[in-house]
This record gives sequence, C-alpha cells and structure tokens, in this order.
Amino acid sequence: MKKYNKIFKTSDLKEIDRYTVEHEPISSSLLMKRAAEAIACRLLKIFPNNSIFNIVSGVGNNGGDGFALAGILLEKGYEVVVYHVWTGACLSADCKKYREDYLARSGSCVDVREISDFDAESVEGIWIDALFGAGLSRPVTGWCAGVIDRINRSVLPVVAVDIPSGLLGEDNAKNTGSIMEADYTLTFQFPKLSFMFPENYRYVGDFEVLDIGLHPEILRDLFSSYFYLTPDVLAARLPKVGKFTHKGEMGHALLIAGSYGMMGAAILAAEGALHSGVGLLTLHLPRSLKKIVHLAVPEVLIEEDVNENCFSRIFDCSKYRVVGIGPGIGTSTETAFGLERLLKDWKGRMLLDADALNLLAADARLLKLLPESAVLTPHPKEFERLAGKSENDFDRLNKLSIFAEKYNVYVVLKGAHSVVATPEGKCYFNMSGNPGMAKGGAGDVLTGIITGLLASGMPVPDAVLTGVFVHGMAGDLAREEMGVRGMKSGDIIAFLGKAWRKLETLV
Ligand SMILES: NC(=O)C1=CN([C@@H]2O[C@H](COP(=O)(O)OP(=O)(O)OC[C@H]3O[C@@H](n4cnc5c(N)ncnc54)[C@H](O)[C@@H]3O)[C@@H](O)[C@H]2O)[C@H](O)CC1
Ligand SMILES: [K+]
Repeated sequence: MKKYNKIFKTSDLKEIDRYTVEHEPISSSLLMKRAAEAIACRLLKIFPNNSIFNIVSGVGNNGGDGFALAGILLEKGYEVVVYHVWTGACLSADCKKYREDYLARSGSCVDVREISDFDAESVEGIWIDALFGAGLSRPVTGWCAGVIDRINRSVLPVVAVDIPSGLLGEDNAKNTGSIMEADYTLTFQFPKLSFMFPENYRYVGDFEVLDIGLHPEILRDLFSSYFYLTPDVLAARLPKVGKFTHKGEMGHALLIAGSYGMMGAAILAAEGALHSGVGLLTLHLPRSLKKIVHLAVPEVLIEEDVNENCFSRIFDCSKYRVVGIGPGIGTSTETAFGLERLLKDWKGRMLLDADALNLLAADARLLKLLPESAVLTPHPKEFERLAGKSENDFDRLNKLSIFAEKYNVYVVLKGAHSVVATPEGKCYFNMSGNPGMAKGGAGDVLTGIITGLLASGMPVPDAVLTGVFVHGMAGDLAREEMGVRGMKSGDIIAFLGKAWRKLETLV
C-alpha cells in the first residue's frame, strides 16, 4: 500500500477518526484498543526492565487511551496505578468504558479532583502521560497545571501518549500554560507539526510514530501542506540508472566554491556531488588555489577564475546542466559582482548556499534575478538575514513558506528536522540526521549532493528532498560507527555510498 506521509492538523483528527470508524468499519472503542496495544508494545520494548506504570489519565479520549493501556498492562501482570485527573465533569464514552473495564478487574485508581489528591513524590517506575491529547484547545492552567508541574519535577521517566499534555499541535507562541516535559512521545499515525520545532524538544523528547491503521483513503484525500520524509517515500522517487547510461546523461555540474582560507568547503562540496551520481563535475576556483583541490579530488575538472584568491567572474555556463555556488566563496566586492553577473546570465538550474545567500541578503535586488525553481540552502541565521527575524519556530516556518512562494524557489532551512519549502506552499520535514552533523562542513556536503542530483536530471523537488534525506542518512550511518562526538563532516561523505545503497535496495 502506498504511504502518504502527511502531517495533519490536530483539528483534522476527529474527521480522520470518524472516517476510519465508518469505512473500515470499526467501533471507536476497538480503535482505541488498537491504539493502546500499539503503545503497550512499544513501551515494553523501550523499558524492558520496568514493572511499575503510573498512568495519568484525563477525561477525554487521550485519557481513554490511558485506561485501555492500563487494562492491557494489568493483564500482562505489571503493577499499574491510574491517576484519574478529573479535568472536566464528563468522561468521553470510550474513556468511561475503559475506566469501567479497568475498575471491574480491580485495577488500582486514584481519583484526582484537586491538586491535594495528587502525590507524585512517593511514586516509583515510570509516568505515562495520557492527560490531554489532540483535543486540547487552550493552554492548561489552574490545578490541572499543578499536576503537570509535579510530574515535571519528578525524576522518573515520562512517556507521553500521542502528544505531551499541554502542548498544542501547531502554534505554541501564545501557550503560557503548563506543558509536560516528556522523555519520549509515542504519537499516533503521524508526527504533529509542533514536534518539528527545536523549541519544543524539551517537551516532546524523542518521538516515534505508531501506525494505528487509520483509514488510508482519508489519509490520502485530506488536504495538508505539511509532509515528513521517510526512506520508503524517497526510494519510490529514485530514478533507475539504466545499463547504457553514459556520463553525459548523468549531467555536467559546475560548482563555484572556495576562496583563500576556505578551500575545504570546495573539497567537501565536490566530494558530495561526486558521491551522488553526477556525470562530470567542474570546479570553478580562484587561480592560486586550484592545485590544492586538484590533488585532493582528482575526479573533477578545474576552471580557474581570473582572480587569484576569490570568485569574480564566469564567462560561459552554457555547457552545464546546473550551477551550484556558495560554499566558502566569501563576500568580497569582486565576488558580489561575479554573483550578480551570473544571476543576470544564467536562467537554468541553480543552487545557492552559504556566502552566496549572504550576498543575496546584502543586496535585495539580486533576489529578483533568481532563476525559476532555484534551490536555496540557508541555516537559520542565513535565513534570518534573507527574510528578517522570526518570533518563534512556527513564525519562521510561515516566513519560509511565504519566501519560497514569493521568489518561486525551493528553500531548505537546515536544522535537526531540516525543512524544504516549495514554491507551491508545501513544507517537507526531514526525519534523518543527528546532532553529530551539527559541525562545520556538513552544509557544504549537502550543497554538493543536491547539485549532483540536479545535474543527473532528477526533477528539482525530488533532487532536493532526496538530497536532504540521504545526507541525514549518511550522517546516521556515521554516528552508528563513530558516535556523535567522533564523527566529522568528511565522515558524512565516507558513508554516502552506504546510504545510497540502503535507499536503492528499498526501490
Ligand atoms: N484518531 C486518532 O488518532 C485517535 C486518537 N485517540 C486519542 O484521542 C485523543 C484526542 O481525544 P479528545 O477526546 O478529542 O481530546 P483529549 O483527550 O485531548 O481531551 C480533551 C478534553 O479536555 C478538554 N480540554 C481541552 N483543553 C483543556 C484545557 N486547557 N483545560 C481543561 N480541559 C481542556 C476538552 O474539552 C476535552 O474534554 C488523541 O490525542 C488520542 O490520544 C484515540 O484513542 C484513538 C484514535
Ligand atoms: K498526552
């Protein structure tokens, strides 16, 4: 079955739920049981040695998940206590059903109707947070906030069901209420948008998406502008390299990179492209610096600039399928002039990174010269120079989308979940990569990879999404062998071959 990796709004959940219940068909209580079974299965794998579960349940369906989970764990012989926090007077029908089932089996339950009913201090084992889920409509305040605060002060691990209680699914800019600080979040069917933002990591912790079999038709048909990238979806986009392919078909790329003192950037970008299927790669380099690079990367062709130490001018780009520019080029006046001439002359495929973006930010006239579907790969600071300051991560995402539409470009905002904004207003969040990649040079490798893929003729969005994902995947393979501290940017290149191999075997 084809997978649709959409990130829906939490307000869409009711409709997805309703459609699944009607068309599978399945009762809502059995769907809840399925969700609780998925949680139990994962939970017991994450904490194989834990035998005591303290489940904090609310009155809605998230609370219902808590009671259904409690029943499953009780049946398996674990010690379970449910703290039933009466956040409202009425229980949802399924919460009521699973509470009654649990009590009927003599499950231990503490009714919490005010903060003094809740003692978090003498507790052992782990906390399961099933207080509020996707139905939360406003910040959590009052004595319910006190329950969250007490758990946050506890030293025991916290696992959130679907979403940490108190966190809203999308925009949390005005969320001044209490929010559960979970170590893990086990979320149903798709990650929530707010999980993608660095500022929410302290609440979400590490998250995993559990497939609870919501109906594929509604997941396919319901609109969303947000998506997340997984290997299966990307493997499906990989074109086959045919038996009779020659280097001309894989494309000729021009990379403009490096300047005095920053030649490593040129080498890393070149290696990224060479390990990503480019047919021919020409490096345009400052005159006095070409030797260093040629010795380090013998596979490239070299074109020399008239300037000794930096990029200043390209005379003819007509033989290239793509031009990548930026890593280590600096921001001298000569280079600014060279970029302006290039943008006036070149209307083909193009990628701009690092100092090329700083030059764009310094002279807004240049933005209007960007070729259609150009690819920009800023980190947050570079994006801020281009688009101005953002109030928070959600605001930055909106700015990103507006920028991509306005200038008709693809923008890769680099980060823990790098996000690709398209000219059509879609945003794709990357799910590969790790903190070991937060090092100088990692971005240069990404520039090379995407430039290489653009040269090979892949459609622009496929080249960008695949490039971002495989870059993170190579980083993940490097981390497996060398650890977050031990790996360096060059190791991303060293593991690119294995990453491609892994992706290709999924096709
Ligand atoms: N389709 C699915 O993915 C499934 C989801 N399940 C679980 O259901 C919850 C969503 O349940 P819902 O009943 O809609 O909402 P909550 O449990 O989050 O309860 C909200 C509850 O609380 C009230 N409320 C809202 N905000 C506040 C507030 N700030 N303070 C106090 N009270 C508040 C609101 O009126 C409701 O009464 C989802 O997350 C999953 O965990 C299913 O179990 C499986 C299918
Ligand atoms: K929760």
